[in-house]
Amino acid sequence: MISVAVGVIVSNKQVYLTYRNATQHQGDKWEFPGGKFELGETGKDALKRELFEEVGIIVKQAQPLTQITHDYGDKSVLLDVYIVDEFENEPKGKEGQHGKWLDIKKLDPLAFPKANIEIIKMLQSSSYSA
Ligand SMILES: Nc1nc2c([nH]c(=O)n2[C@H]2C[C@H](O)[C@@H](COP(=O)(O)OP(=O)(O)OP(=O)(O)O)O2)c(=O)[nH]1
Repeated sequence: MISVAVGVIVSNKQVYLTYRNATQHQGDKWEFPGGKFELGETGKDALKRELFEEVGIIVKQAQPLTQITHDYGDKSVLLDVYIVDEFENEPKGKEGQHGKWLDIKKLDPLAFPKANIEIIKMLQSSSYSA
């Protein structure tokens, strides 16, 4: 089981997404930025490091949203998901990935890896959505 820190970066009823390219596991799909824990890291440590490396933000506040385990057949993941609602810098794909802000209401679960369905449901029924 691979532990992955996932950041749902929210602002004004929108969320920041990055695109997983075709060569990656679960590629050609949108994702919430994040990545695997490194040895000895807590979820929040991994979240902060990954969000700085991937989208250049400094996380000021993150609240745990949920933890999701999913077996893709070729890989099992544990997504440790946080809402990030205070941060410094404007997020942008620092590793060449496409990134965009999207209304939470417009999130389409089919455009994401399967493990994300539950996250999207939670967001769309929360006060973070319009
Ligand atoms: N970052 C992120 N990963 C997700 C999401 N949903 C989901 O199933 N995953 C899965 C896909 C990958 O198996 C894993 C994230 O791994 P990663 O991004 O660090 O690794 P990778 O596949 O890009 O790179 P690597 O194995 O070549 O190092 O979590 C999501 O919303 N965000």
